[in-house]
Amino acid sequence: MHEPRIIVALDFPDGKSALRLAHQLDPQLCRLKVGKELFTATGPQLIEQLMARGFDVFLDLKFHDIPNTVAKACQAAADLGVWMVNVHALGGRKMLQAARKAITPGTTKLIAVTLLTSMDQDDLADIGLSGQPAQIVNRLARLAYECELDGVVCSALEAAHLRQQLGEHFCLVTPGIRPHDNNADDQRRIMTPQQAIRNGANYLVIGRPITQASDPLVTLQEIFASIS
Ligand SMILES: O=C(O)c1cc(=O)[nH]c(=O)n1[C@@H]1O[C@H](COP(=O)(O)O)[C@@H](O)[C@H]1O
Repeated sequence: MHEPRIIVALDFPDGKSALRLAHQLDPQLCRLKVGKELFTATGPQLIEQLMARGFDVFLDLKFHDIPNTVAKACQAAADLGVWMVNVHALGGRKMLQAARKAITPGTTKLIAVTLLTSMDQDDLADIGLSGQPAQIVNRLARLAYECELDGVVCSALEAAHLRQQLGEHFCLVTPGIRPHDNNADDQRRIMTPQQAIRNGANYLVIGRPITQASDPLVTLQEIFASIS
């Protein structure tokens, strides 16, 4: 059995809905992501329940604050025993270094979000960033690499270049995954699961295409088979 490379985003308003979906899924086929909505509603208790069912949990709270605050938050996340946690690379070098110091390498994976996959060129102009999305992603990924983080979140569109630049051990986590014929929703920089893997992604974050499917397990199995 291959290592599960699909991370299902449990973007639900309450623990009951999240557990209902988790009960339909298989820890041999996927890991689970708990984000801001669900964590705010349920707290750490749900994470313990998911881990007790055998799932690795990615706690996606995208910490972005002053270095001391982010370091303490990272430490608290690692204390929960989660598999992965993330911060925003836009928090800068000192914040990333503080986060790195707070989590022992080889325990909880620490990754940095580069540029959200919901953003495109027009959004960059709005926030005063010049250049193409790929350039911003490259710069922020390089910064995360220099600060010795375990990897980054990026879109699969940027993954091939990052893999080439930053080597095989740097972890690339790609949301914005849409199988053919799926609605892009609010995502802008998207790719199919197969393209993402071909481009060198280690893990694919997939939410609505699985959670809103008529049979989430069958959809998960199909995507798993298509990338194995
Ligand atoms: O850090 C993330 O997981 C993340 C970063 C990013 O740039 N884009 C992004 O979509 N995500 C998360 O990935 C998930 C994507 O969900 P779907 O668009 O439903 O597949 C959501 O839970 C987002 O919060």
